[in-house]
Amino acid sequence: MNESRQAPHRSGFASFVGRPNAGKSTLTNALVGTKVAITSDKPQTTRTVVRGIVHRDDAQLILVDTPGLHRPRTLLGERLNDLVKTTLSEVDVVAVCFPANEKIGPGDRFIVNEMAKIKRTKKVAVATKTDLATPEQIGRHLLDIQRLGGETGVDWAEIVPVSAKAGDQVSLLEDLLVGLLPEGPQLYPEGDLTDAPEEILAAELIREAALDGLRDELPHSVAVVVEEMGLREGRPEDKPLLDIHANLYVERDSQKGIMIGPKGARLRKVGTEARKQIEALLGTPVYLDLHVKIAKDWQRDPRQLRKLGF
Ligand SMILES: Nc1nc2c(ncn2[C@@H]2O[C@H](COP(=O)(O)OP(=O)(O)OP(=O)(O)O)[C@@H](O)[C@H]2O)c(=O)[nH]1
Repeated sequence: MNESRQAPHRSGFASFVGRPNAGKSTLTNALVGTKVAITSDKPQTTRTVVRGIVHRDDAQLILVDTPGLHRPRTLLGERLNDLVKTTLSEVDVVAVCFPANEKIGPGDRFIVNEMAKIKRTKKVAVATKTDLATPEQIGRHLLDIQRLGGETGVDWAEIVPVSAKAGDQVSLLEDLLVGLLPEGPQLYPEGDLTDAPEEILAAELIREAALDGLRDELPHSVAVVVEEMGLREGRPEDKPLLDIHANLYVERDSQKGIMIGPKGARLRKVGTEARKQIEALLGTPVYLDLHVKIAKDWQRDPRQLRKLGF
């Protein structure tokens, strides 16, 4: 073997799956190093496939962030599951996340069983949130993951404990994922962090701000659509302003009231927070015009779902 020969350049797609709240988005952010996927302590806030891209001299790792696989209860749930399964059969590596501070449960088993059906894709198990578990807990957790693989017929290429919050083992995970990618050229220009359209990123950030502090039932009822987005005309080049007009959809009158808050106070706060987040991501001052609208029972209505981009 020729020792001086450089390692081949690798490129490909990886996706994190796991039950709601398993830490998928936080891990995507930790790997990409900027806020491109939405995190929240409310389950199932990730609705759109947002990709983050890790650029290295020897590789390009493209992360596809999917909603959690779960047993569908509504039409939206079914569409999401279809979307997830299509995505997963097309990526090179799937990393299944199991939070180390929680026992493996039926939800995890459901996901790993689904994984077993996707033959072509390599599978990695990630024990997430290790900063919240004792070394003994982590050890047991890793054994449980191994056993679950054996029982379901999933052959883990790696089992890795990480903490995205503490930054523990994140770069090891990156190396392992890269090692599982096929040889290939750079697929995206350097500097690209995500190819999700800016409208989708903005909508996700607005949705995240809108969900902050809400009860558990509401998150499923909230959707955001950016109707218009563009640089305001007639501004000096060094003082750009990005105009964003967005609608926040809820299913019922009562939810609209909650969203808006007394005298519009809550909506103003949501708008300010979302604007700051969008400015930080896009690097441009933003004028955000945000309205709350009712789309009755949109989760069960195919026409409404299409309109809302599902
Ligand atoms: N302590 C700790 N908390 C974490 C870590 N990773 C994620 N979290 C927290 O766990 C919660 C869920 O994290 P997310 O990254 O949004 O989880 P997700 O799997 O993308 O969630 P869904 O979008 O609901 O599927 C958030 O409150 C995170 O801050 C970690 O390594 N350590």
